[in-house]
Amino acid sequence: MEVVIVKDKAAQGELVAAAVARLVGEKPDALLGVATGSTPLPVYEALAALVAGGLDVSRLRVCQLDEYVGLPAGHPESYREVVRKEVVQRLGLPAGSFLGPDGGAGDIVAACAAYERVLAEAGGVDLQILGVGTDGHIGFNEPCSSLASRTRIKTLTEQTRVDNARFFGDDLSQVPQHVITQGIGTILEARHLVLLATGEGKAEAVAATVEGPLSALVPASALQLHPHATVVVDEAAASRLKLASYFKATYAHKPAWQGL
Ligand SMILES: N[C@@H]1[C@@H](O)[C@H](O)[C@@H](COP(=O)(O)O)O[C@@H]1O
Repeated sequence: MEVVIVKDKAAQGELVAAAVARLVGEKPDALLGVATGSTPLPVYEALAALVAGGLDVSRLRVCQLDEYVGLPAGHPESYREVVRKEVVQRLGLPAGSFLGPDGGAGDIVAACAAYERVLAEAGGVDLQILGVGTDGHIGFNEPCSSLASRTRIKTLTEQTRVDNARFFGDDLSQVPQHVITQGIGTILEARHLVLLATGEGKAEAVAATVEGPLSALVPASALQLHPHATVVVDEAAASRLKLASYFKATYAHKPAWQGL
């Protein structure tokens, strides 16, 4: 696992956007997995700036990581709408370039299986952007999710619902109890995983992800199993890493041709 410690959100956004631009240069119809939440927004902003500067993303495809169950179609906080607004519209991608699970389906089990098929038929995810929950979740794989799990319905922890209530007018009762999420096994099939975290509030989750034991209790620690996982964090989120100096020295001496 590579850990890159950057000075702030803007630097984080530019670094990851550059990695996406490089991918698109090599594979114009790449499938980019996008996370929601506030952490990845600087990446989408930096990517939009590259597009405004001439980066051709006309064939880029994007896919969702997870979705709330039961929000009415078009609800502004459904992840489909969030990705449409923050990524698809911002980058000017065609609507058809966008894949996601159906959180409003009558048969959720079938919707989860269908999304697994859609991802496989699309050729798999090339680069998956991930945030991390304060409890170490990735996607909506809450603690003690199977490390081999596939896309399925999950029940949110109280902590995650409290964390996400800010998107629902701070009204906890509006935050759904259930979600669909790519499983940890599904996420691990992406060719490159890029996990982002900023701020002191994520420091513990980052330390457990990077330096803790591989454990279902910390779903993000599953990145330790992946052959190409990159963790990009600011100083505050890196503040509990024992090996922070080593990670900084390694990155400082990294050959430029390697990219992320
Ligand atoms: N399902 C999403 C995750 O994909 C995201 O990583 C997490 C952290 O969000 P934030 O980046 O806003 O802290 O929030 C939600 O739970």
